[in-house]
Amino acid sequence: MMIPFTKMHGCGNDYIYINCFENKIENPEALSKDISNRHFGIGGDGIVLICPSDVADAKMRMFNIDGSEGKMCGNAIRCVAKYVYDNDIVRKETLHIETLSGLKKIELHIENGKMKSATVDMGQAILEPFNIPIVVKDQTMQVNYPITIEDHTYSITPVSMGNPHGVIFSDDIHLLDLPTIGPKFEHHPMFPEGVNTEFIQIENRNVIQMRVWERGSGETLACGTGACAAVVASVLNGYCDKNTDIHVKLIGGELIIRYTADTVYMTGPATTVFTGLIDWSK
Ligand SMILES: N[C@@H](CCC[C@H](N)C(=O)O)C(=O)O
Repeated sequence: MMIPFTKMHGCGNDYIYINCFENKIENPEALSKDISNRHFGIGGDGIVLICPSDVADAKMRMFNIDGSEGKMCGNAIRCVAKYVYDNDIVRKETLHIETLSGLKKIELHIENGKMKSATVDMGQAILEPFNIPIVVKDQTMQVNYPITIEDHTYSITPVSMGNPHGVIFSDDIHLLDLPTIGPKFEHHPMFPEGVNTEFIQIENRNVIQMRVWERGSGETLACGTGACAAVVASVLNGYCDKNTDIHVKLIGGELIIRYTADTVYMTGPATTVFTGLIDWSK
């Protein structure tokens, strides 16, 4: 089966996008495992299906490299908005996109007829343990909960942005051995559905640095939901302020996050890299 695809990225968090307004994908889990491979496939952090929706302008489904489906992806949703706008599927500057964690509203920033960046209303941060989910005795919000990984006890702040995150503050995130510690957080029994783990270094009240180990995909160059979770955790820890633009410097670029009383806003770029056709069947 020949599948047309578009390779896109948001701050280096790259996915293979498939237009499901025109193509039907029967086995996205297996497709993601095969074509995300950087040596034997197209290469990417996973795949994203752009589908028709009964309740919104489009529906997004995203699959990690290991084939697991993510409920939300901040970098992918900006790319989905760019795809439908630039390809004249939905030529609107305010879009609604359906995800497994609900409808998201997106304001597109257009230059010369193409979307360059977007602001997404990511919805409220979820802090109740049962809804993240995390396994802890006390069902109230947890800030700096102790978690032991390889004889070292870290303080983790769990936050859901529609998918589970754990945020850890560190003096130097560039010294951390993520390929070793990342999987230990991801599969820790505290997180029954796994976790995306963000490692944060505070530069000042408006700028933070971040590395991420993503559930299902490993270390990626950026994570949109992770940047939102990181800012929420930074506010809860007293490092940053609500209602302020916080610049999150990721390995692959920068996102601007604003945590308000009602929601979390994420602003960032979306880039098309190339298009192609892949012959795949399973
Ligand atoms: N890269 C993403 C998040 C992708 C999903 C995540 N790995 C999960 O399984 O929850 C982002 O930009 O938010």
